[in-house]
Amino acid sequence: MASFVSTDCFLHALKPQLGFLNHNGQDSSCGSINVLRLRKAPKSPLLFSSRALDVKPYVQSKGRSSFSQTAAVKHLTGSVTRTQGLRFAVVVARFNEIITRPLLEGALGTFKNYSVQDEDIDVVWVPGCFEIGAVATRLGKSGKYHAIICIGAVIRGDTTHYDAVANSAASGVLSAGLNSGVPCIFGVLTCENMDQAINRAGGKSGNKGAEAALTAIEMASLFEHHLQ
Ligand SMILES: Nc1c(NC[C@H](O)[C@H](O)[C@H](O)CO)[nH]c(=O)[nH]c1=O
Ligand SMILES: CC(=O)[C@@H](O)COP(=O)(O)O
Repeated sequence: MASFVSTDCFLHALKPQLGFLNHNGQDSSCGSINVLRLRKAPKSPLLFSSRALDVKPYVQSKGRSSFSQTAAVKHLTGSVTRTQGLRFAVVVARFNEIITRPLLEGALGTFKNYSVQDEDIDVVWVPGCFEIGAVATRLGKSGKYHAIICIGAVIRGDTTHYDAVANSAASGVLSAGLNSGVPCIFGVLTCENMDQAINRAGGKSGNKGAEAALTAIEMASLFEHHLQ
């Protein structure tokens, strides 16, 4: 799980050395400054350079009243730990179920690990990947979900059918997200053979369903907490 640390406490320590200006030219060092969050805790507060904080210190040179200033840059990121109240749908294709079921289980396992409640998850089965886009669009437009995960497995056969289904699945999921305004996550495997699919459905290449669920949580949080 990603760890987050607030820069608040370190800013107090740095205040005497560095002057921070907000876009109005006022000192914003610890009061109104945007609190930036870092993925990993630094080993020492000294590792916080003004660059890491995206806030440039102003320089006041002797005998001159001019100084340069740069407005703070705001970084918006979805949080994978703020999952309370977020609702998700999973659209899963029955075709190649031997692959799609473990992908689904991976997704549900991630939801559990990140404290998404069972009652906030609906799973909708469709015949194949070609059908995913239409259903994801309907679910997105329902207004009931913060993000939708689309799960399927397209495995190459002898004909060009693979390309049609794989491309349709990708554009269907993309369109669903764009047309509904709800993040629709592409958890569809597109594989040359069954071995590749097995490796990505809980085998040696991980579980792409689990990864898709984490993406869904981050996107749901980004939309809900920052992009209203
Ligand atoms: N070949 C695969 C399919 N084919 C079925 C289509 O998705 C679709 O259900 C059918 O053409 C009716 O519209 N589906 C997969 O999910 N994966 C495949 O490898
Ligand atoms: C998606 C596919 O390519 C597959 O199921 C169809 O196989 P084929 O191309 O041999 O008909």
